[in-house]
Amino acid sequence: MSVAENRWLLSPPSTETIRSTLGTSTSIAMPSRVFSSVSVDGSAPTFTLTVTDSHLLWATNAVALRLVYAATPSLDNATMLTVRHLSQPRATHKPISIAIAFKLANSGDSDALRSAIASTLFAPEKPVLFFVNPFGGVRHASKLFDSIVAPMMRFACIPFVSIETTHKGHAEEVLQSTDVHQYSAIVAVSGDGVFHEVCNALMSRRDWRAARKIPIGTIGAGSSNAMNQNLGHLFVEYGTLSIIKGTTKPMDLISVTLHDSKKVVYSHLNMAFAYLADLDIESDRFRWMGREKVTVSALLRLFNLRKYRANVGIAPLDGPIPPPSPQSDLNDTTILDPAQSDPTDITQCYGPKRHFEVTPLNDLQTFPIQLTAANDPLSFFAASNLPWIASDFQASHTAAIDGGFLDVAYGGKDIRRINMLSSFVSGSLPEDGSKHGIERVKARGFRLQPFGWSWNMDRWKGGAAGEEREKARLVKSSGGHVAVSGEPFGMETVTVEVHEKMVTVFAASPK
Ligand SMILES: Nc1ncnc2c1ncn2[C@@H]1O[C@H](COP(=O)(O)OP(=O)(O)OP(=O)(O)O)[C@@H](O)[C@H]1O
Repeated sequence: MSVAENRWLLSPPSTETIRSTLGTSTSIAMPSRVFSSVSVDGSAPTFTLTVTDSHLLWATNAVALRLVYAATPSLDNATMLTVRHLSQPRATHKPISIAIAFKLANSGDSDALRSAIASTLFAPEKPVLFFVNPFGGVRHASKLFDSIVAPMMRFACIPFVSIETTHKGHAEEVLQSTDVHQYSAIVAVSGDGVFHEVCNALMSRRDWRAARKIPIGTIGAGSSNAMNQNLGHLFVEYGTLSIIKGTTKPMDLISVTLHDSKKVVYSHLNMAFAYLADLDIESDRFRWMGREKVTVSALLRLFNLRKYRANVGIAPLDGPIPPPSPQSDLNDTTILDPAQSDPTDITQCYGPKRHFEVTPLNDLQTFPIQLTAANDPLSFFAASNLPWIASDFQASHTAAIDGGFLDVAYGGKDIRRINMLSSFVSGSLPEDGSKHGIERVKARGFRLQPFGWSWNMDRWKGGAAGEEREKARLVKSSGGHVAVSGEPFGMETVTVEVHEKMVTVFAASPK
């Protein structure tokens, strides 16, 4: 398509027309003659408008606007075309969404323009499935879905269905018991909890090789919304826009083998123990505060820091490379895992091969970094698969969405609470943790065997024979928390491993 500048005659539609296009809840007053010129670059499906109206300039604070999605056929006559755009994504600015109608010089241009826009969009025949969690965050997910997500999806002519979750685990139950291949994508409108359920459900299916190919996404409607920060979707509009444009990235997942429960859990964000797990799980009682719940919990727990006893073995990234997976057929989507009868598999669960779950903890070849309960206690232990563990807190500066490793940070008696406090205020744990008493290592996986916690830093004095006595002396409570992407799990031995590029996720930038 080649179209010369100023070819389009601009004629803003009536407010009534826009309302009927976008739904009754939308109220937009279009200033008359807001654009002096429109140019369309025929080779790239990007439409640049030059704005002259000072009112709109003020509103968008931008001179060049991009028409980023959707075109509807004219409501009034064959030569009208209505498009809708969002202002350029900027991290801290809520996007402004406006519908603009063009009156075209000739009716053929309408189809050309519409098909050029359509080529930039995700155009699935199968519907997108949304899980909307009305319980997450400050309980506004349903409102956000009805007022922003659903109208944008309708405008872009993308079919969708939605399920409002009624209880914890609801999304997981649905995805484990239905034919997930009837959907083009699966998106959680929630915090990280329902997105975790989506990841876990797809990877735990017998047909996980095929299920993992379905694009997944999340639109932030929880309290921490870490995933939305990691994906560049600080606003609901941007999350929806990534679905409409179909911009995706491969993402690593972690598997967490729970040795006593003989279960495997797949997740996206992190595995935390001690301080970070305590504050994450305990913050749930402050859910009504929204995102402030984490800050308040972080402060309370910092002043009552527990000292955990645990044995830990870490498999560093530069350590021995795990043997090639017998499941080298990872991409053969027709394969179903055999019925669960492999006697070497302690969990008998479906999903990708876990290399580290059967390796003894004292195998120094695989786990050369050893932290033992008999030495210093642990106050802090967090393995991040992604940089942001809340939308306003960055736990890792090296973790990446498809980095292929976990950034493991840990510390014990040297933890400096005042520096930790300043990190929480500034929203970032520094890469160099020396001032905080934290060590960092890039790892393929690790094993953690927790015993419990006490308030003091006493050293382990007994030898092997006195182990039980020492435990009784030093472990005041065998309670505590292990948290996987914010979800609580019992205090049992866990083996955690990263699985590279396991899923495809909607993200603001496909890079
Ligand atoms: N209808 C429901 N009633 C109660 N709990 C639910 C319901 N639907 C989902 N859940 C559970 O609620 C928990 C919290 O949900 P979610 O993660 O969406 O919100 P959040 O905890 O506020 O956000 P974040 O994880 O970002 O802090 C999840 O474990 C999810 O499984």
